Amino acid sequence: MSESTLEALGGGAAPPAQFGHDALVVCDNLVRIFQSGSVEVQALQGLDLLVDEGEMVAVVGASGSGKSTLLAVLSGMDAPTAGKVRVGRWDLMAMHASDRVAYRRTMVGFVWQQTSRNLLPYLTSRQNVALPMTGTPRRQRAARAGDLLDLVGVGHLADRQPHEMSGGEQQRVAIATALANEPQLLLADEPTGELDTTTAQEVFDALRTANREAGTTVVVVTHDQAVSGQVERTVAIRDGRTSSEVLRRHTGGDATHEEYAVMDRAGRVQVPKEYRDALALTRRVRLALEGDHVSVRPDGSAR
Ligand SMILES: Nc1ncnc2c1ncn2[C@@H]1O[C@H](COP(=O)(O)OP(=O)(O)OP(=O)(O)O)[C@@H](O)[C@H]1O
Repeated sequence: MSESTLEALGGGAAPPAQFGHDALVVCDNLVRIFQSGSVEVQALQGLDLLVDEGEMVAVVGASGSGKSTLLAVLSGMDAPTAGKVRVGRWDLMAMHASDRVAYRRTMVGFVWQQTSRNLLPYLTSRQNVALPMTGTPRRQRAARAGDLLDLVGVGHLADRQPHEMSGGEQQRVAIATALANEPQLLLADEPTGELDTTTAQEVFDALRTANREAGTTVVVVTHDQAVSGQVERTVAIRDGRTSSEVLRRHTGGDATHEEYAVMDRAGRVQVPKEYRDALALTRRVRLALEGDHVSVRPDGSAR
């Protein structure tokens, strides 16, 4: 590495602020190990993730990459094995059982993939949405439930029970239910997994409405790589770590997508397999600071 380039770039900058100090969601080197019998499964292997207040972020990744585990941790249903995780003022590593109940009641809303898991079958939409409300006086709950159903476009289904609605309509009622206590964070685990493309689009639109109009920060897990066209930021998880991010930017009315690798706090970056294969990058590589970028070369190549 060139000392002169480092000097020219002003190497001795001020120490960085605490990781994610102004983010709503901070996952810092998160580890979750499951023990089943003598077998240990590392579902999260040092995952870093920051989500700012007001963002809508999609989390994608292959089956088994750790997406649901991450959401279970953020929802307060599961506790990580190591690392740090904070949502707003809540330190999820240090939470007692009673805090966990308050956290889940006031700070987060959750939408599951299985429509049947989100709603009680013998209640109407309005009753389902009103049921979890704690901060709203009893006599105002039905009206507020109606407003939330209107927000996600299913106000006309307020008096129907789940079995009288399509899967997509049920998921939109589920989103209204998750918003009942005005959570700062809405988590959705494959909310469109059981739906066809058109209906999935309506559910995504409802999540976007929750994000834009109710100001709720949204983290949505999905298998569907095409969602990066629907959200500003898509985070890919591979092997229990965040490996890349796609950002959608608007330039002159057009949306462009740019893919970034994610560098962890120790400076580690995962080089994609196709790049490693193309240049035969194996165990040892040469790094060089080149003014405005860092190059990675195979061991033994000429500088
Ligand atoms: N309770 C558990 N006990 C043991 N292993 C578990 C448990 N929960 C998850 N795992 C394992 O942890 C890894 C990550 O699982 P996770 O469900 O988070 O992945 P995922 O990305 O959500 O997958 P999918 O898209 O299939 O839902 C997998 O190898 C899984 O088998």
